[in-house]
Amino acid sequence: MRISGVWKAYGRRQLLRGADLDVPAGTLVGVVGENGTGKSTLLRIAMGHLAPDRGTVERAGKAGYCPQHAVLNDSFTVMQHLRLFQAAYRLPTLARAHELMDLLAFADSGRQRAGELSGGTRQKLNLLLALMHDPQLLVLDEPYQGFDWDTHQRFWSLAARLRDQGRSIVVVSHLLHDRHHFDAVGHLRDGRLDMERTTR
Ligand SMILES: Nc1ncnc2c1ncn2[C@@H]1O[C@H](COP(=O)(O)OP(=O)(O)OP(=O)(O)O)[C@@H](O)[C@H]1O
Repeated sequence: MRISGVWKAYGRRQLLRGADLDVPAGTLVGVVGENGTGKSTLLRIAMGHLAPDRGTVERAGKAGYCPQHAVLNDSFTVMQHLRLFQAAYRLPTLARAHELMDLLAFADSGRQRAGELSGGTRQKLNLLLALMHDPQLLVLDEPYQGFDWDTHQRFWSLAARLRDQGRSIVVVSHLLHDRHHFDAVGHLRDGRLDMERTTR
């Protein structure tokens, strides 16, 4: 994915001012920045959910988006969500979804309604729905909010494995101790991304 020269204002508030972000296949890139600097806005533009005022986004292949706030139907069970997304993604089976449920350690929550899930489990479902169709591009907005430590570690192993298999991954993160997982980190400041190579 390549984001080039993206500008975005909400009313008079100019948020993005020529932001560039390159996420080639096989890279894991972090986006960091203070609250309200426009990280989620940038990711929504990256996904095509929001139009930029100026600039372009190039994407190749299927994309998976994990929004900052899970968009779930509280009266549907976890399994009903999986079946709904299976139909939307046109998947022949739920094999990958079940693998991810095991990996994220919530395989026993299938019959629970989304409205009854704990915050961390809700977030596991949010992430699973973004990944179950094995997308080439992963756009993840604070995907591990509320995860316990084991799940947090398993998330990073999964992300590294997918990166090594050639996926493009961009993650909004607030956690300084996660920086070493990234190939590069983009600091969103004054509407632009300053890229820093990490020493991974
Ligand atoms: N649809 C909208 N209309 C008007 N203003 C908006 C809209 N969406 C976001 N904003 C404002 O734009 C600014 C950036 O929001 P955004 O969610 O992109 O920031 P962020 O960097 O992801 O923040 P955080 O770290 O708190 O998640 C905020 O001040 C927010 O209130």
